[in-house]
Amino acid sequence: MSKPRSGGLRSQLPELAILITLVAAPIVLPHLGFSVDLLTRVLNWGLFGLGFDILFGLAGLLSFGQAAFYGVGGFVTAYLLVSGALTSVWLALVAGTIAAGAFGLVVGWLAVRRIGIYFTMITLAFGQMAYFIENSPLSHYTGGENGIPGVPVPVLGFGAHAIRVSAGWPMYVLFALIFFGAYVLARRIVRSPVGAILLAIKENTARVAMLGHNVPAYKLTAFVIAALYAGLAGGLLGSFQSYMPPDAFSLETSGQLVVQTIVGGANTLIGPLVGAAVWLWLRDNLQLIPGLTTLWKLVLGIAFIVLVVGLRRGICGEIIHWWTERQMLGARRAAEAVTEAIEANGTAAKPSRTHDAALPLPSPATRDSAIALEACALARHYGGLKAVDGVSFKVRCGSIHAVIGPNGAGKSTLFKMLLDEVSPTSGHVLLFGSQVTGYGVSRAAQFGIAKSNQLNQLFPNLPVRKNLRIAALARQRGPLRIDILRTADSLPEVEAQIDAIMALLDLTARADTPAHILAYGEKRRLEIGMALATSPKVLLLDEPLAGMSPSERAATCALIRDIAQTCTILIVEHDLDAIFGLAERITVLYEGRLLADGSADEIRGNQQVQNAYLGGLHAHEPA
Ligand SMILES: Nc1ncnc2c1ncn2[C@@H]1O[C@H](COP(=O)(O)OP(=O)(O)OP(=O)(O)O)[C@@H](O)[C@H]1O
Repeated sequence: MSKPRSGGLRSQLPELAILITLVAAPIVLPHLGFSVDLLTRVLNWGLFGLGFDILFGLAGLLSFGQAAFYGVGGFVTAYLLVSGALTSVWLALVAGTIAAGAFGLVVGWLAVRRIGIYFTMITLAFGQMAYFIENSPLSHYTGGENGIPGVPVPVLGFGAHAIRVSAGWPMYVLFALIFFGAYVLARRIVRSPVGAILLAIKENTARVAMLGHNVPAYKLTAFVIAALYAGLAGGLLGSFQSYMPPDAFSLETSGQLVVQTIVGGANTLIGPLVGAAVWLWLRDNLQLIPGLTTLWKLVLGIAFIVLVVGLRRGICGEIIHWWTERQMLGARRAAEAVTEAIEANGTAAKPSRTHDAALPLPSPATRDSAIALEACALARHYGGLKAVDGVSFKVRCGSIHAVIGPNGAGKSTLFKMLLDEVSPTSGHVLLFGSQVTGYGVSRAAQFGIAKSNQLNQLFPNLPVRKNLRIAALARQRGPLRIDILRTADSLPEVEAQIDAIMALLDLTARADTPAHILAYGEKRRLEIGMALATSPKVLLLDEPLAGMSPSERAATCALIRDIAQTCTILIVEHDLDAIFGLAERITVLYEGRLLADGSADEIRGNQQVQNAYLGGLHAHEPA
């Protein structure tokens, strides 16, 4: 059994670097024009940005409405304290943070159902609505345009020993401690299975769903995490300034957060803090330059355009990229050389597995008469085009069953319906007698149907091991688990399964190679491996041999036979020689309809099939 791979002092280096920076900043940065007030403000933006970076940098969800949560946290905290409902600043901060998280849950629930620009537009609209509500219907509580003055500072200790955290360095120390704790938590989230899945969602959302993860729920988790961070930062802002300003809710606040994160470097966690330091320092110091008067905003804008154009990954992003490139350059060149050699020599896949090396599947398929999968009158119409038209067939448990037909016969559409990737116009699918249709693709994967796609659907920037881990985590943890405090590679069963699948696919030596560097045949094997890593009961293979050399085809056929020892296989393939060698039963589609269904011998001898599809290709062979 493989050991957990994370841990050790090396993995804690970022935390150590942050700690040193927070201690050194008050010593070094005042010489560069950073006042204590400015440093504390930067930490507040950095805290706000930690959550946003999980949402935007990690999960790829661009929100322009984060000010709504910053404002909710700030105003709830300030109101509870100023109205006398709570006397403890700490309790008020907790209440403000929870209120922001709850609001995030509501907004996120609506927003995560949309993708791309539509997601961003929804967050923008909610941000503007929150600004209006704060200024108008709720102005009695929020002070409207005046904000809430007189917000008390936090107190440490009780009774006679209580110490007020006054403005200046004590407030800096408090903010630095809170920022550090929040950073440690954010790093744990990034390194957890949840973080790994969020990153995969940014890489290839459709594949994450196809592997069995509940994508909207994970996006919502990221949204709520970002709202909680925003709420805490908003709450602290009022205490720090003794005043909760109305512009906490403004669009400018949301926009500033986005700009700071991009300038500092998205998906680095520390980027928003660095971006805020640059932004606020420039803003404060440009205004002091004699003669610049109101032009300072123009100069600030130009400075940021130069930064964004010059440093595409942001300040921290470029530094981290340069460092990792330097570290990985040798390994990457070696990996590329292997790929070139494979492409040039046509080195075949040589699956190293033997029949006695058991696949890590939960319940080996039994060769009995039970029906594993049944398509019941499946139809899919696109306008007037009947891509699939009332197709029914049964796949026996433990068999290799093929679906063949000429181009455009409806095979891929049929496969997509079996997995509920595409909803049928009519008909349904049964898996071991239970209906699969209507639950969506991720539930179908959780029921036990996996698909290797005709066109590779990998996570191109993730190494082979991490690609397989995203798949294996789906079966191990179910559609959703918020296990943010464990590391993604700390599940021994998952790691053992990944090792076994890499050995099976002859990819062990490529474990740390990013998927986009692999040779074509290796990518195809990884595509199959991802489906296999979900431990399916029924494995759908959509043209697994497409584009392979003859030796790779032979090796992949042997691999498919091996896999069939432990799960039912349904395969679509144009290589008929391979299909007649592999499949026990064959279903033939023609123009969306079922033309024939029978044993390989029956199909080979079927005159209708020969006329319509095979064109006499096998006519010379005995039936
Ligand atoms: N999303 C879609 N919108 C409109 N038409 C579609 C869509 N998807 C498939 N079709 C059409 O449905 C028919 C069946 O397509 P499908 O891809 O299922 O065939 P196939 O048998 O898999 O073909 P091939 O062997 O070339 O992959 C084709 O005419 C195709 O153009």
